[in-house]
Amino acid sequence: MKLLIPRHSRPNSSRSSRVMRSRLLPAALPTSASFSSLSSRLRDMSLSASSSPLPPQLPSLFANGSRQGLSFTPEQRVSKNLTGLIPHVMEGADKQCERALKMIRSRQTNIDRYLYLSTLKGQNVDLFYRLLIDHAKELMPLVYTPTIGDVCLQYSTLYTRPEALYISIKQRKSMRTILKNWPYPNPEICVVTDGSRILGLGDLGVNGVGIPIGKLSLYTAAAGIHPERTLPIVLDCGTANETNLKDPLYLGLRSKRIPVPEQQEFMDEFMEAAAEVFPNMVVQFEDFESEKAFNYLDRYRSKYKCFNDDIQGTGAVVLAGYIGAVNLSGVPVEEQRLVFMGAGSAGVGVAKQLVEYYTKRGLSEQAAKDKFWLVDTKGLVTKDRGDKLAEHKKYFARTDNNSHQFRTLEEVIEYVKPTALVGLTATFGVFTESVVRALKASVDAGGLGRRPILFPLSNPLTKAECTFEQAINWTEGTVLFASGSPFANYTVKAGDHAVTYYPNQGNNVYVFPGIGLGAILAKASRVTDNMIYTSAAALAGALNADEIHKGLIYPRIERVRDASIIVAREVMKAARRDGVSMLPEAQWVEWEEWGDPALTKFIKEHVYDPVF
Ligand SMILES: O=C([O-])CC(=O)C(=O)O
Ligand SMILES: [Mg+2]
Repeated sequence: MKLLIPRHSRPNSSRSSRVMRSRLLPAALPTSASFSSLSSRLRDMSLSASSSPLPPQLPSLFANGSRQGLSFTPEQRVSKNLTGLIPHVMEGADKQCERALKMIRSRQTNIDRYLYLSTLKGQNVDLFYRLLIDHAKELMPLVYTPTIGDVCLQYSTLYTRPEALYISIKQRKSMRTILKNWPYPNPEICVVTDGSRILGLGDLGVNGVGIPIGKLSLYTAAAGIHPERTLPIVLDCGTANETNLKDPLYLGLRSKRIPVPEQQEFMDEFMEAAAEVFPNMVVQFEDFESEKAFNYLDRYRSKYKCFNDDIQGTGAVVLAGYIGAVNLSGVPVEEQRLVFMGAGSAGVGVAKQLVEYYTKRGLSEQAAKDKFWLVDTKGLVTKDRGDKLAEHKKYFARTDNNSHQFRTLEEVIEYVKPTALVGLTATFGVFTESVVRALKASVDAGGLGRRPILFPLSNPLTKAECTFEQAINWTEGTVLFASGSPFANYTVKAGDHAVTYYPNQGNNVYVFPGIGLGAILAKASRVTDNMIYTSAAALAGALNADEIHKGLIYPRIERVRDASIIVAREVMKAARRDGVSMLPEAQWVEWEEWGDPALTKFIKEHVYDPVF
């Protein structure tokens, strides 16, 4: 395809865009270093010779011209030689959003809606983010959980264009070259997965790349990190997924996942190369299978700027929700007894975050730990269970079972009499009617007006341990509920009386964008435990009067951007307290003098908010 616009007048070299740009970006950053140039560069490289056919090049005309869509003024159209190349109407963001929403709503399936949005992102990134920011409740489920789970399952078929770095174990010697091939300079935040545990869907191999892409869309929509400063990466170590291996369209290495020690070596090389090529970049680990997730976090956290979203992000978001839920439950925090169904990275990560909460309130570590009963597929996790307990489960292994083995969740509930039940099992329907009713009964036994806490947190919705409707019905509406993926409000009618119940979404999207933004803006050299813990406390305090009145335990998803700013501010302060902020001392002294409003102003000045 020939370029129709002379090089000198292409909008990517123009400074005239009215798009508000992050001050983190250098003034001369090209606004449309598009994936078309990535495609062409890959085409020239022997590295790409064996990969799937590359998509046809995007005509640069539209990649460039679309940045402002239909909002170019007549004068801009003349000066950029765009006259006649776009329809003559001049429209602001609202009208363009209206058109896009109409299209999205006219599509029949969520995958189709995702594909429309994905195309829009490739063609008019500012419009895509304007939509996502202004219509978070409707559109987030399309670019994130639950739809992204289906997208990952079908990624090889849905693929139309490169949107990430795809690095296979076969290319490990070219790691630095590949990282440098990324068409945007100086990424600040990377989400990396090896596809080995995508949501609750298991090993999806390279198809798991939808998760880094989706999470980074939320870094931009929920925390205002400039889209050109985000870097999604999938490390391809093969896959255990037979369906993918047999799929002729599968885009990844067609071989079994390599042994764990080799995966670790590959990861070591990746972390070293990433820190060398992009020294300012924060790395978020996402959806690695549990053992690796814990191992990598331990291995890299004191050497690089990194955190694990499934362990620490989920831990923080559930802690925030737990604080809110306990306040509404009528059961004092000291009396709470928690059963966790699921003892993977998220289950253990969450339980550890809650232990920290209790120790900060003055409990000894042992007394705090004693409040938790973890259950996995074999039953209650105990020291004497006789199987080889995975390393990360040992911390919570119980000794109070008098040699008795509790094999089912029902037996554990009968024994523990919990006040809170948390699900991170990736198994739909594990919270059966008898389980939920038994939870309610054990809470009711403590006294009138007490409310059970029930968090079925597995993603996507097809893996949720129970639905919102079930939880309401089986607890006569008393439940304090949060799920990982979004459920709709539920209205119960009795005669001419109707009661509407509002679910909460306890998803790490409420914290990871703010943790990343805070770490970036504080120029943090590490992501410390205090930064993570603080994100939870900040989120717990971010509810407004209306949300409190409605009995919510998280801000409404429409307010996720407000919440992220608060989380980022507190994360920055925690970085400073921990001595890991590399900002000049004078800057901190000034903020300390002027207080939170000054720091909030600084954050707001640095976020991307597309206006056109
Ligand atoms: O992606 C999500 O919605 C939450 C998450 O990290 C997971 O389930 O692994
Ligand atoms: Mg995850």
